[in-house]
Amino acid sequence: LPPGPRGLPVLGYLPWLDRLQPHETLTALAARYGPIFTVPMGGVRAVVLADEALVRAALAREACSGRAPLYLTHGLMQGHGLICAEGPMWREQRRLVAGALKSLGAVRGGGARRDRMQARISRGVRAALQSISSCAEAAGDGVDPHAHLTEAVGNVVNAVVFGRTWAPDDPTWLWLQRIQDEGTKLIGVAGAINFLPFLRLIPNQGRAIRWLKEGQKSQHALYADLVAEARTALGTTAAAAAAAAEDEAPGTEPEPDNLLEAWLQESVRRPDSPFYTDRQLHHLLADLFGAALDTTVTTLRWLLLFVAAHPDVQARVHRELDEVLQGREPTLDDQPLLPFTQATILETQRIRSVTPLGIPHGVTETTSLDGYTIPRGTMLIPLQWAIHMDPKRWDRPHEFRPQRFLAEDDSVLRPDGFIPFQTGKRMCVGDEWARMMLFQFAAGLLQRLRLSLPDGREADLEGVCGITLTPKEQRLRCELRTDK
Ligand code: HEM
Repeated sequence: LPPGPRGLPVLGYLPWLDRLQPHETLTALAARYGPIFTVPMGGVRAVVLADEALVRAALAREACSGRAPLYLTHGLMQGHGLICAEGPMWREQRRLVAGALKSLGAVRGGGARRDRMQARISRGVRAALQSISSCAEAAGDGVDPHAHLTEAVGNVVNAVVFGRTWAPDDPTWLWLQRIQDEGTKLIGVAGAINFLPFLRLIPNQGRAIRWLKEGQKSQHALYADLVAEARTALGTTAAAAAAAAEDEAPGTEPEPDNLLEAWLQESVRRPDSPFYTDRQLHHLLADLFGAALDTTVTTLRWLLLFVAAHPDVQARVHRELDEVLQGREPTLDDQPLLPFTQATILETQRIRSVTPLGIPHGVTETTSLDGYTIPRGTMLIPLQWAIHMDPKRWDRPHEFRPQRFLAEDDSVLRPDGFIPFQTGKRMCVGDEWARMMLFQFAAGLLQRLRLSLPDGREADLEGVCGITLTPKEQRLRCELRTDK
C-alpha cells in the first residue's frame, strides 16, 4: 500500500478530517505524501489519487470499477440502482441508460432527437427566467436563485426521467425537492457513519439514518405510482402501435419518450431477467433524478455566484452573447460561436468541483497501481479538488479566470487535467445531457439577466460538502436586461 498518515486505532484518520471541507484536508495530505497515499478511515482503507494520470490509469481498469464499501451507499441501496450497482447488474443497467439517453437526444450529432431534447431544456430556461424575474425582490434586495433553478431544471429532469412535470406549487413536487435536498446533505462521502456503521446506534446519527430510510420509503412509494401510470399508458400506446404496425412493419415499437418508458419496454422484452424488478426500477429512478438534478443545479448556482462576484467576466459574457445572438434565444448550435461563455462554464466546474472527492470507487480484485499493491475492498478516492486546483497545472488556481480555457485563436481548450465527470468505465453516464443543460441554462440566463451582489454584501465563495460541494444560501440582485 502507498504510505500515508496513520491515525488512531478504530477511528483511523477520521478525527482530523474536516467535516465541511474534507477535500481540503486530503489535498493538504497530498502535498505531504504525494499523489497517491493511503488514509485509514474507520473500518475502510482509502487510497487517495491526487493526480489525473493515476486517476485515468485506475478508473480504466475492470478491477477498480466497483463501488466503495460505504455504509450509506451499500447499506441503504444494497447494490441496486446504477450508482451503487456492481458486476452484471451495473453493466446491464448502464447499457440500458446510456442507450436510452442517446435515443432521447443527449448525444452529439443527434439530429431531430437532439433538437427535441434542446426544446425540452429551452422550456426549462424560459421557466427559470420567468420565475426569477417575476420575483419581487429579484432586483432590490436580491433573490436566492436556488429554488428557482431547482424548480426549472427539475422539471426538465422530471420530463426526461419520469415522462411528466409538476406545477411549481404542487405539494408532491415540493416534497420531492425537499427530501432530495436534505438527503444529499446527509449522505456526505466523508461522514463518519459511512466508515463506522456502529455510530448509527448513537441517537443523533440514528435519527439521520431513520430520516433517510423513511425518505427513501416514501420516495419509492411515489415512484410505484408513477410506474403504474406509465405501465398503463405504455400498454395503450403499445397496443395502438401494434395495431397500426400490423399492415406495415411487424414488431415496430413506439420510441420511448423518457427513461422510465425505455426501462419498461426493455423489461417486457426480458421477462426472465433478474435485473428488471420493480425494486431495482425504484432505486434507478431515484439515482437518475438525484444525480441529474443536484449536480446540474449546484453547478449553475456556482456559476451565477462567481459571475455576480466578477463583473469583468460578466461584461465579457454579455458582450459575446449580445454580438452573436442579436437578441434571439441561444441554441446548442451556437456553442462554437460562444467560446467565452463556454469557458466560463468550464472554469466554474474547475474552481468548484461539484464532487470534490470524486465519486469513490471500490477495488473488486487486488491490483497494482504506481508500483503499489492495492488490495481488494480498498476505497479509491479520485480527488478532483486537488487535480482541479493543482498549481503545477493551473496558473493561480484560486482565481476565477475563464480565459484559461481558451487557446490563442479563442477556441475552447479541454485540458487533460479537467475531469468533472471523472473518467473510465463508470464515467458519468449523463455527461452529454449535463453539458447541454449547463450551456442552455447558462447562456439563456446570462443573456437576459444582470447579476450583482446586494449593496454592501460580499460573495461567500466557500462551499459546504455533502455528496456535492454546494454554495451557501445567498441572495443575488437579478436585473432583467430588458433591451436584450
Ligand atoms: C454537472 C453535472 C454533472 C456532474 C458534474 C456529474 C458528475 C459525475 C461523476 C463525477 C460521476 C462519478 C463517475 C465515476 O464513478 O467514475 C457521475 C456518475 C453518474 N452520473 Fe453524473 N454528473 C452530472 C450530471 C449527471 C446527469 C445529468 C445525469 C443523468 C442521467 C447523471 C447520472 C449519473 C449516473 C447514473 C452516474 C453513475 C454512473 C455509474 O456508476 O456507472 N449525472 N456523475
